[in-house]
Amino acid sequence: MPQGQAPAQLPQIADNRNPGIDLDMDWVRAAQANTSAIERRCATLPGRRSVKKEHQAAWLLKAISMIDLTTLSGDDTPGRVRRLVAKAVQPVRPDLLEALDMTGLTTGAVCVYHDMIEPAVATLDQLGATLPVAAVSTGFPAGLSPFHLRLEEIRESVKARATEIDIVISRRHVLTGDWQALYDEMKAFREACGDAHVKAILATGELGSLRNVARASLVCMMAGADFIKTSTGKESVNATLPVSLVMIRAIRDYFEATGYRVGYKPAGGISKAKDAITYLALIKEELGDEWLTPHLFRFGASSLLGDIERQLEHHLTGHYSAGHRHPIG
Ligand SMILES: O=C[C@H](O)COP(=O)(O)O
Repeated sequence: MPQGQAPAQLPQIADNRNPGIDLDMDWVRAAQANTSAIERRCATLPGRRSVKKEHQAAWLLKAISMIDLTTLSGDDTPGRVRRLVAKAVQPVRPDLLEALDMTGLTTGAVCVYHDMIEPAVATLDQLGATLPVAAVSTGFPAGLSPFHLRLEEIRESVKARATEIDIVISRRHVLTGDWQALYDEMKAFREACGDAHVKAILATGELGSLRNVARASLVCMMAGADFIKTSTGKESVNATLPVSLVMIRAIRDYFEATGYRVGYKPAGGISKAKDAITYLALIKEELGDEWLTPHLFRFGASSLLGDIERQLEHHLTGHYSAGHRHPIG
């Protein structure tokens, strides 16, 4: 793809995602993250400017369209997944949507374990809906099962009709600075995905430093990740604003170097509408409006939708309770 040209949809698999920099690990080693500057910047995000009241509902609806509505529990059942899919297809009560003058709203995708792909796809078929089904894979969440089984798990999920695969990287490759091993692993996962889109979960809470987060982000993008994602939701520290800023700036650097737009998915612990708006503000300020689309931005979240729905209700009754002020709108 020519430099600077935007793909029409989610980035497609390319023969060469890293012209001239594929094995130039100096570029990766050069990636720095100044922790105190990152933290200072993030401290300014929540609560500094206002969202105009008339735009609040529109931004919350936009946030819904970018949720990977998730259930990733050991006690998941087909019934729970059927309900999740029904909610993803109709995420807001019809009367609320009508009052907000909106039709056809769905979440960005549903996100489940491999064994739950089948009930998810069957429910979508029954409802006549075409939402993407994302499957977590490669021994999620630890990613420590035999390598050939991790590849096989991806292939099985694609066969079961998952169109997005959320892989987990081997944290040890990052912690030991073995960038070539991380690159090779990601490339193998990318190839196993075939036409499915691949999100690389970095498990940033386990990577030790923001510098490692920046480097791991660059390596995964070079090896073909369509999205980079913060967390499995199972680490003790999941999505944070500082980690997000580092990953978003890595996406920007990578775009400036190659012309490829890689998506971003913060995941784990994002459950409040006001936090969702803070993330959208961060994306708008750092990457621009182009990234504010389900093709390039997703929230990985199991309970965010409920709070957004509550805030929309409050909005319609005149009592918006986000409590924070943001620059969007
Ligand atoms: O990828 C998505 C996360 O596992 C969801 O985490 P959450 O349950 O904290 O929203």
